[in-house]
Amino acid sequence: MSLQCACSVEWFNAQGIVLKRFKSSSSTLLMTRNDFRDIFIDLTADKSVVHRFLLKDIAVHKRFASDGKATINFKSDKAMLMISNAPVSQLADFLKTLFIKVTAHKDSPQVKIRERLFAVKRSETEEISPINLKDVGRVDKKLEGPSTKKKKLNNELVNHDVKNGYLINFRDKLTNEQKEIVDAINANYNIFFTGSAGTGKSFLLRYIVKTLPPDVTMVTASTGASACLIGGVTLHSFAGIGIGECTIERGIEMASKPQVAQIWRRCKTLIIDEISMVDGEYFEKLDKIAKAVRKRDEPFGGIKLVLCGDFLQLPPIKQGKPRFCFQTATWVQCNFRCFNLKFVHRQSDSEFIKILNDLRIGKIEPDTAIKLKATAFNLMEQNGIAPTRLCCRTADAQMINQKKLFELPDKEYKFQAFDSGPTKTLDEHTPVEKYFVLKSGAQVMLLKNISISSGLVNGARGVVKSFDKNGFPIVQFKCGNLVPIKPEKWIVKTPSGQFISRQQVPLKLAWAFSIHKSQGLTLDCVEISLGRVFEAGQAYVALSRAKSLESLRILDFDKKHVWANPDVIAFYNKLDRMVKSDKIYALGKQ
Ligand SMILES: Nc1ncnc2c1ncn2[C@@H]1O[C@H](COP(=O)(O)OP(=O)(O)OP(=O)(O)O)[C@@H](O)[C@H]1O
Ligand SMILES: [Mg+2]
Repeated sequence: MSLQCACSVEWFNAQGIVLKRFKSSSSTLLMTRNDFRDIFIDLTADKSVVHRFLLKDIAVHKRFASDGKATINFKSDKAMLMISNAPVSQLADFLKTLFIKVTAHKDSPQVKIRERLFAVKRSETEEISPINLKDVGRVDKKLEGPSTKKKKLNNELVNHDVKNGYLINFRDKLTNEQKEIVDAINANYNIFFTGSAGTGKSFLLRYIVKTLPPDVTMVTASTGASACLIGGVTLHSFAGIGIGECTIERGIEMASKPQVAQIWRRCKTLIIDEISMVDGEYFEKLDKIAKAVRKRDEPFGGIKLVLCGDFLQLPPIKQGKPRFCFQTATWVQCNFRCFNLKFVHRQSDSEFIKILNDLRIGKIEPDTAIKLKATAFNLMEQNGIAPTRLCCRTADAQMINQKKLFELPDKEYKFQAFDSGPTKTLDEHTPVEKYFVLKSGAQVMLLKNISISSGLVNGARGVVKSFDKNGFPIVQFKCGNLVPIKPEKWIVKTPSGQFISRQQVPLKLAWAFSIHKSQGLTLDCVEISLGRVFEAGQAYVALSRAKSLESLRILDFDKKHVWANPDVIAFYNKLDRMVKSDKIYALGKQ
């Protein structure tokens, strides 16, 4: 079990004074065991073992493990090992193995001192074996009894199944086509992966982020809403050149300011979700800026790119004909390895999936139109929860929410966020508003995963039934639960590595949303009016938010509202041909 990370070690004397220090930005920690069954961590830097720490009498601090950091205090060695820039999933596995092996070791037969002294040959070490059922059994026994961790949630006791929990490998949750992309990223290619709505692109990105070293990986998306879904920031806030309407010379000047330049230079992998909404001209500008600031002539100054999105969904927001990233010379130079995910996870009904796949390319069979028109009669109101209206324009959605809230007769409850950090940045990078008002009867959407097993997930729809004595809303959800909703915290890591946060009740008014704001979401029940559609792909984005035909109501379906951009169709035809023939590089303008 090994871990690639940055390490810093301090050795102390009995008085706690530092005697010696060691630091390396690129080291490997390897868990080993010798013939006497002692367990160690070997710290390797520059291909040689710098130090071997005995795993006995240790304390592990893992509060910042989600940022790739942890500290191990070797009390008997009087040494402190500080780990940073470790891929989050690798670090979690490493600490999990360490916990299991050390705990299981306490129960395993110990080699007597006499045997050690009389051993004929010097004891040799080898890499420790992965966690096995015997280890887990020993740990299970230790954790049984009154100390078993139990978590109380909405009056329902959730028992953490230690055995299953320790053996779960998160990679196993990925499909084979998703795993193939992870492997290509590890093999150092520039990657573009696409796929229709709900094929798990953002799901996969969240996994990928955890496998990369956090200090040098910039996680971004074209819009704030999609950045929130992958725990990243907007591409604009990473790039540090405003919205990019400046000249290239001015852009380079802005990005050369020390704080911004430092971020560009530190970045080794740049991840961009919802790439379809990134303007081609802006993409080219970023390439030139990266080259200038990093003083390297390779595409994006040598930064590895992981791009993801569906060009048949929303295009860049710009006056006139859009220019997509794949239509630029930069795209060709990046020599992307392309992948097209096919398996749809959001919907399970094969008929609806077929309809959506047809709509995506602007194709409408006569019986499709009939089926979609028939959804206008779907009755979806349940437990007082009305479907969310998806509007073509943001102003329409805002007006509906305000009007409906105003019409409710009951008392207003106000919710003010507690922010630590600039309001503007938090507004952009968290899905929740700094200030909002609710009343009994308000239609709401949950903005955090509270309990995945109970269906209380980001996007779950509900209605406010009442307020508890502290003024927090009690919400009836579509999944049947009646739950008091308490404030939650969103932590945002800014491109400079600073953490800022917003604490707020995780709800938002949900009578209506704009289609643009719904991109990337999975919604419980939606009502759509397509009369004011103004973009290619907009109708497809709206319809593909629904999980089934039954949870969808289209008020005014007309096939003239559905069309796909012919340039994008041509791009995808070529992509599919190339993926099939395994020529998956350099796709773009040639
Ligand atoms: N391998 C998987 N196993 C189980 N569920 C998955 C898997 N991949 C994705 N999902 C689920 O499928 C749903 C859609 O995934 P996701 O939002 O990542 O799709 P997407 O391709 O990003 O869609 P969009 O194009 O609309 O942004 C989510 O609820 C996600 O949790
Ligand atoms: Mg997505």
